[in-house]
Amino acid sequence: MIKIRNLVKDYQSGETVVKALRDISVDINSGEFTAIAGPSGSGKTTMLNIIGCIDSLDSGTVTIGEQEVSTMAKIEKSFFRRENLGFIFQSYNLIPVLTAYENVAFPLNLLGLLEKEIKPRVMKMLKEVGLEGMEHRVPSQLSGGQQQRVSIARALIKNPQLVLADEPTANLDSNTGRDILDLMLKMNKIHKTTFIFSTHDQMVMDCAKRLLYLHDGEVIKDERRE
Ligand SMILES: Nc1ncnc2c1ncn2[C@@H]1O[C@H](COP(=O)(O)OP(=O)(O)OP(=O)(O)O)[C@@H](O)[C@H]1O
Repeated sequence: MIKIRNLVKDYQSGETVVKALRDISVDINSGEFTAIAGPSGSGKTTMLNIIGCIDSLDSGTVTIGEQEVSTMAKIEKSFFRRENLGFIFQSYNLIPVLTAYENVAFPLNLLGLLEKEIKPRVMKMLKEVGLEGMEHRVPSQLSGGQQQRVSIARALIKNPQLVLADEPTANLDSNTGRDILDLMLKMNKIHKTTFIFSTHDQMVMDCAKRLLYLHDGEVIKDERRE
């Protein structure tokens, strides 16, 4: 489903060139639950941002489904993101003045759906992520784990082909991190959504069905487990 070929990304930092990704080629199948691990600076965020059509690449190709995203113009990428991708962030990135319900409904509002179509979908999704009864709370009235649940619901509400998560458990204590990971696994199973997430956390790596280990911009290990 995701085909990455000879992906190269350099950053110019003053006089020096940082080789963030060096010739990465990898396929990720539909429905896979994949962790990208590796030391700080190994290229995890860069790889996620390129797959997520947020950053551009220097050479190589990235194809998601039938579409080669690496050659898309900025505006096409933003349409592609809106229609096909969901994002989960380390710091949740919820809109602070909107309630849990409104945060989850937001992507559907952007797609132009009517409130009568939106409401049952959002209420069902909030129930799936364990937030029934909390729909009227704003983010500051929710714990970190509950806020991450809202952001998982928001990422999945459009039924995206692919969800990308940059260090989704990094701001959570280990028990809450485990709950969030279990929720992502459950959503992966129920909705058959492909997940790709970066992590430093050994527990998260252990739960992944596939582990891509990056070092200095290269994939040095690729393990599949069932
Ligand atoms: N905008 C930028 N300008 C210059 N160098 C950058 C930029 N973004 C990332 N880099 C460099 O590219 C390399 C890969 O960075 P990246 O953020 O992808 O690593 P990471 O594995 O996600 O790290 P961390 O685990 O610390 O978040 C690092 O050497 C980093 O310093």
